[in-house]
Amino acid sequence: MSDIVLALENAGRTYPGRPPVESLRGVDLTVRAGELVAVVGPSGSGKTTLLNLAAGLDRATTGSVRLAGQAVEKLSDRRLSGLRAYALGVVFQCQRVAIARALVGRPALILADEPSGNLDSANGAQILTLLRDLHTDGVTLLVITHDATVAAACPRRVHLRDGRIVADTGRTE
Ligand SMILES: Nc1ncnc2c1ncn2[C@@H]1O[C@H](COP(=O)(O)OP(=O)(O)OP(=O)(O)O)[C@@H](O)[C@H]1O
Repeated sequence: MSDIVLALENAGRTYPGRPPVESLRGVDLTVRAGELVAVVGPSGSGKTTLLNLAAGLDRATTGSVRLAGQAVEKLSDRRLSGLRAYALGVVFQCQRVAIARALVGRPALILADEPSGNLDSANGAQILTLLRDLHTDGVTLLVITHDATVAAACPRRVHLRDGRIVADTGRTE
């Protein structure tokens, strides 16, 4: 469907080593336009790996990742960079200014890694308000968070454990 912004199908990422590390295994995740999705899970559960695949910063070793209708695995590095430039806003901290920058050009999807990390509670609350305002405005957001308050404020929460999705609450059908 055309309103699907991000779709991971059986996506996996194994890092070589002895033994290899399966940091993501068989993940199915669809994000539709206008959703605000929190990705939660313990340290090492694969949250950053998922974000890196969704951002096209890393490539899946199994399965498929579609971003804004394009299958990432079929794109050259150059074309993938082009897709990232117009379809994505990525926030690796969170300050309000970083989020504001990510919104420039109205990308199809904003990815945020710990947007309230290292902020005191007043500034964390501001970020939360900003995320919810963006959601109200129809911006599509996927947010990695350790912060239970941020997660609770998101209409949908994807729980990762050992590289797998173990719960997905509030999903849009
Ligand atoms: N480049 C890499 N090489 C080898 N193993 C890696 C690499 N990146 C991540 N891993 C491993 O993959 C697993 C998932 O890591 P990931 O960073 O995605 O988890 P996370 O949920 O984001 O953790 P945290 O909350 O601590 O940031 C971990 O076991 C981690 O050690």
